[in-house]
Amino acid sequence: MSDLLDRINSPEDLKLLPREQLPQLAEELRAFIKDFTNTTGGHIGSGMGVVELTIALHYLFEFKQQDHLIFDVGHQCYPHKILTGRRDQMGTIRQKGGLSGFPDPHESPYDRVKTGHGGTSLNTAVGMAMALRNRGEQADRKVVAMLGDAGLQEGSALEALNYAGVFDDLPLIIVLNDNEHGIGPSVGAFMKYFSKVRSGTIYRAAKGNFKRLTKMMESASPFFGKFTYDVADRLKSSIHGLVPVIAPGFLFEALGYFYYGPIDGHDFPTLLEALEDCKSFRRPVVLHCITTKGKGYSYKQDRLAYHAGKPCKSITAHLPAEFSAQGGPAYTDVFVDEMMRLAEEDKDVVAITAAMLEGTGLVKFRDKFPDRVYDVGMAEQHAVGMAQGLALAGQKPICAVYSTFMQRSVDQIFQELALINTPVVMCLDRAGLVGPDGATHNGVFDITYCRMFPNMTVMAPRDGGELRQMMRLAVNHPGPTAIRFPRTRTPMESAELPRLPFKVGESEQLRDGNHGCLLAYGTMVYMALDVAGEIYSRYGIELAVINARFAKPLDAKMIARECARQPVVFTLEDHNLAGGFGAAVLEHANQNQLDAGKIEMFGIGDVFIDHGQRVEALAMAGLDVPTLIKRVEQRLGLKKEAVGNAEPAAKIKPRVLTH
Ligand SMILES: Cc1ncc(C[n+]2csc(CCOP(=O)(O)OP(=O)(O)O)c2C)c(N)n1
Ligand SMILES: CC(=O)[C@@H](O)[C@H](O)COP(=O)(O)O
Ligand SMILES: [Mg+2]
Repeated sequence: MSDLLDRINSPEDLKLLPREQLPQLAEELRAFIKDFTNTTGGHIGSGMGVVELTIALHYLFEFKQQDHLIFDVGHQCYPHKILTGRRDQMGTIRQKGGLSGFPDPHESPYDRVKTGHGGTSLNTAVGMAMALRNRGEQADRKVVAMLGDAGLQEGSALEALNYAGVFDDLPLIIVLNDNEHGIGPSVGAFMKYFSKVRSGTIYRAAKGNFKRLTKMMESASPFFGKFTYDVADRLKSSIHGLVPVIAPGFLFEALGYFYYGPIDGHDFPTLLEALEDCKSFRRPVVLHCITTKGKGYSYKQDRLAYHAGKPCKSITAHLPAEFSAQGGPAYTDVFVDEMMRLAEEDKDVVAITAAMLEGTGLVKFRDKFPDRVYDVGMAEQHAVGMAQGLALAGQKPICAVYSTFMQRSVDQIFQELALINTPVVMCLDRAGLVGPDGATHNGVFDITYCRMFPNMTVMAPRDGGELRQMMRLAVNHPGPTAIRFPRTRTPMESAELPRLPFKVGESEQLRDGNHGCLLAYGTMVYMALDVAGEIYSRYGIELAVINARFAKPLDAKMIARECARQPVVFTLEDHNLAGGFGAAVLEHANQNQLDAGKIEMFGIGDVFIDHGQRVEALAMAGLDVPTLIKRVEQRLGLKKEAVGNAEPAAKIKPRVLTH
């Protein structure tokens, strides 16, 4: 039953509904989101929690041209997409060629920015509001930023809050969507403050009276002019200033904002009234809405499913595996398991994460070592800075952050870690192409941002067993280390690939050959083995396959040897080519008078890879086995029909280099 929703193809249609029908529309919208996400998966909880808020915003504002709406993170945008003409495409969300799971200006003029990282909405919104102010348009236009209670913890959000509070004519409305959750329950002092605010009651009664007074003055302003309006405006703020002790928003008030709330973000009359009021304020305003994440969605046992659910099998079943040996546990699970072992063995091992206890698997670690894991909230910069402190004071911090989110702390990697060689381990999960979250979440820049700084050791395991080895190596290394691993399952571990100990900078040869060398990094190693196997079975020629293990320091001897003996050295990485592993090999060749012309790099070109399942994203980037085979054939001048099928399956011939 979606009588109302079916009629809404744009916010203009929405504005035609009488207010009394909005609750029914909200119900229909929720049912619709539940229905399609049942198949597609995706960020259910955040969207379900802001249904009324989104309807109310589109009901009262005009976000196509007049006003601007910016979502923080952007994962709560499903109701917005549905109301802005994309209802019929929602079933394609997060799939190859379908709608993005985040706002995207390529999709709609209602999406002003492409986001996926949290804590960024206020910076953009402040800039937009400033532009409106500079152009003298602040009286008629507003910028609305919808920001979550966890997103507010990001340094960038706090920077914007600090900056904008001093302007008393900035047309900015910050809708603080407080649902007491990031992905899991929110953490930190803000969380405590908000829970005190939520329980406050005295203020609401006082505020009702003040509001009546200021409304009276505002309605008198047509007769008595701007002066009355200004007095009303001032009155609101000074009244708030007079009652800092009982005023729930004293923190925001003290920073120069009108604070409005807390209000029930699911109640239309309250919401509409509040937003209408906010529209009339001239100062920047914080509208504090209390909402329930995942409202209307019963998540049964799987608590996390209300943040984001997985797609149903029909969406993924037809897809091939990334490589033939795939099927072990997820890298994340191996990481956590090894964390537990390390922590058991050494009481100084501690874990840090930035609002990603669930995604990094550290919830399991917390159950066993509650005092040795620090979830610092959505605050990657602080996570790395704090890791430095822990390390300098004698502990062994392991910082588990997604590769893409760690981008927000590149300067901490530079100064706090690299510059004084601080022994912190960074475990960068979701490195490489992630799949459905798409370009904002692809972890394809970490090799670059880690290896560009002196003192860094940068590595990637070929499989779960090697991840364990690398974590052990890193935890005892005297400087900063980064280990990257992907959002996928580990390869099935094969007895044919022995697991030998190794030192920093040592590669591993897994297959010998002299028709070319596949020098692979991390998860690409098993793809390289598949490519070599297929080339052998097609042409009867052998390619060497080398697991590089380290992007820094590189295995200099191995590179010199392969550049000398091979016709071509192919580097393979699921990372952007700019500054990545292949670039490191190329730089090394250039600096050491090796034949750099023999090096061909396989990786992600100068593009952003969109959403789809991970294997599809790999294929979009040309990093699937068939495409790699084709490129090897081209470079080596092989023609399939010229040789025919030489032999069936190729045998792996492991050989570990000794130095
Ligand atoms: C910089 C950054 N760090 C971490 C994440 C992962 N992440 C996505 S949503 C989310 C929680 C967001 O919570 P909140 O801002 O309160 O919004 P809600 O989902 O509760 O509406 C986190 C930590 C991210 N997207 N960006
Ligand atoms: C919105 C956001 O950034 C996270 O929810 C992210 O989508 C998690 O992705 P994983 O499924 O890889 O943990
Ligand atoms: Mg929240």
